Amino acid sequence: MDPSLKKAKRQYFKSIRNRSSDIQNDWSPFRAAEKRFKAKFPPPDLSTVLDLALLNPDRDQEAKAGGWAGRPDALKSREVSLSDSKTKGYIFPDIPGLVILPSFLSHQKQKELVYWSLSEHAKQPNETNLDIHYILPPEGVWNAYAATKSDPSLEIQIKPKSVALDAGSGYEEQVSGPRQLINNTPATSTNFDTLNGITKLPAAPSPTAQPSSPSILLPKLRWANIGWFYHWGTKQYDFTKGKIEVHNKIRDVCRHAVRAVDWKQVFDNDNAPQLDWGDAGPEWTSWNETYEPDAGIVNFYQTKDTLMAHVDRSEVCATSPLVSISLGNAAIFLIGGQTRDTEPAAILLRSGDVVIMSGPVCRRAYHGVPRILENTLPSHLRCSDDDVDNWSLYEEYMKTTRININVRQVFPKGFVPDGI
Ligand SMILES: O=C(O)CCC(=O)C(=O)O
Ligand SMILES: [Fe+2]
Repeated sequence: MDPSLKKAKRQYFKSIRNRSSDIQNDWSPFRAAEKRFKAKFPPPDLSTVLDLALLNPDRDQEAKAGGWAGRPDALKSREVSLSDSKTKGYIFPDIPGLVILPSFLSHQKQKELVYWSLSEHAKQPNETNLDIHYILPPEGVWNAYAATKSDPSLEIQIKPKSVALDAGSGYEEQVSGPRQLINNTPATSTNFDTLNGITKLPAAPSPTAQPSSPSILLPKLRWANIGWFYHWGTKQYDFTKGKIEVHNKIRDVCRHAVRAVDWKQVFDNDNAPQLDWGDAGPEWTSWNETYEPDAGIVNFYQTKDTLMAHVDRSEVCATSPLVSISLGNAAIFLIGGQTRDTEPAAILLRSGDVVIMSGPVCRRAYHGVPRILENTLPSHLRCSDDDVDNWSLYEEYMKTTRININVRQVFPKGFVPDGI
């Protein structure tokens, strides 16, 4: 038996022996769902997980990978046609503003975006989680790793940034202990100046980080910033660092997805609930012209990684579509309501799927990723003789990875914050 499964089994039996019967009752419905899907043992039951790939015979092979499959009808959904594409869209009467475009990206496009994420994007001037702790080479951790692979004599040691962390060292205070579930203040057009005025110190480098080779650091790559810089400590954007344009490749995919959707079918159909769009009114009517992404993140998940329940509420545009692209291994995506007390819906996201979170309800709903599904890398991301040089290196990395490109609009199109 796989040693990690053995360990998971041991931990499971130990935990049920020690569990007092009321611990579970303290978990919010969202937390309980996270726990259920995260467990390696017993493996989670996916019969309540929506799996739209099962509706497309072209995806048969993908849906069999790793033995993981959900159900095509686990969640009430409605098919909508897309304007300029052969693919379909799905909307959900219980989560107005959520749109899923299964296999929206061609196999070729998926490969291109994997290549872009690793080789072109995860390097300066875009910040990555590794930059907090290490002095990374300008080519970024992926290209340094690839160079070593082709010629071991090029192996470099990446030095830590370790500094003496005295009081007043100009870094954020380090908080030890479990991560707190602290909610940040939602950004609005009226509190924007106040939030923008808060001092945002850089995160403190780890004092224990050691000189490391690229192959040691690569599996620790967790995110690379897109566009406006995000400050994790305050969970607000730091506009003082300037703006990096969202790469055309990404902007085009996102705009294409937003324009392919007939928003009237999403927000103005017979079954759509009346939503509170605030003073701005139903902004969806002009998204074809006003949607313009300016921030985001590329998330790199190894199969053991999870993303806790959260709301993306740092953007001034509170209803504008958030476009989320899945690549590589499949994942369970949970989406609930305005608090963790709403039972979340579970959706299986596979490589090439695009999720759009939009409107006043869905855009600020709790969501998270409790599980990456092992052995679900589709065959079209495995080696083939065409295109990218040394794809086998990408394939090897992607066997245990899911990439998510999560793209947002912070400001209305054309708006430039004061003093930037
Ligand atoms: O990985 C995903 O599908 C979601 C990522 C996400 O929610 C985020 O980056 O805020
Ligand atoms: Fe998110």
